[in-house]
Amino acid sequence: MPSPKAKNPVRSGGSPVLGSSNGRYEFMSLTKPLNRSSPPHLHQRQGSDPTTARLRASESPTRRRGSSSSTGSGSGQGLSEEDGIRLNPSFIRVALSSLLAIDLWMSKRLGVCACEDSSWGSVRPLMKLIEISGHGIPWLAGTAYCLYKSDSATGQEVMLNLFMGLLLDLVLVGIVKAVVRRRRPTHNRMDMFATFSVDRYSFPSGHATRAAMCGRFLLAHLVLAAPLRVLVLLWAALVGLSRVLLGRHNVTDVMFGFWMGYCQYNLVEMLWLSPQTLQGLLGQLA
Ligand SMILES: CC(C)=CCC/C(C)=C/COP(=O)(O)O
Repeated sequence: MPSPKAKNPVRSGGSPVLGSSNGRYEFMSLTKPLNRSSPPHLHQRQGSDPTTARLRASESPTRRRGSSSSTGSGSGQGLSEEDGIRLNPSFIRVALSSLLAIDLWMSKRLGVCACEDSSWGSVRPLMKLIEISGHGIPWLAGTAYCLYKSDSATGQEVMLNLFMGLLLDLVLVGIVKAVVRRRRPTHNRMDMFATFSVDRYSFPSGHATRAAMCGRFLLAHLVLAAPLRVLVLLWAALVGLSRVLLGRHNVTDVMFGFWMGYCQYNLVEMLWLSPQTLQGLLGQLA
């Protein structure tokens, strides 16, 4: 039965959905109605309310400082504007290093499958299986195979864009890893298969970016029943969790990876290649 989403216009002009009655996957076109409406009270900017604005102003540190000096603290105990400017960066630095310390401590505690002797060492093979399910090679190979096998224009369009998205993900993650150069946790055993040289760095987790991007892609372009949609989300979450349990990453690497992968999907949508664009590009090459 065709999905209700199939009634939406298709960006490329191709058929939006493949029949599923014969047990095949259905694809959805990229163009779909945006349902971003939210209750009007959420649209109201915080502080636009005059009472809140007044309250904020009365609570501002500058104002408080001003009032304390006006009460005659000529002894130099009151903080000047310059003190405020000097205090803020150090406060941010302290907050960041505390966060980092919590991150390292939590990641070490959670790395319970880092090796066979670890407390959950027996679960390590399962975690490594989940790791492979989010690795770039199976995803690239699987997508290329589906692209080759697909006999509909829409299927090819979707698979081609997924393939481009996967390449884009490898490039962007490689760039961020090379710039940030955060070392992997010390308890990690570097026994991953097929890695690039930048993969000795851990920020962000490439598995997490891929899981988030591919998860969003599958949910948007495959017409899946509710249990399968839940399974996609569960898989993405498990890929992220397995990175920390295996000791490959710190928690923040995975959290940032999820966010980055989520945003990368937006980029894939923006750069969406239609068959017409592709034909034009191929025509220019020929
Ligand atoms: C060789 C290819 C095509 C991809 C490498 C995939 C890989 C090993 C990424 C590293 O992921 P983490 O940053 O999550 O450890």
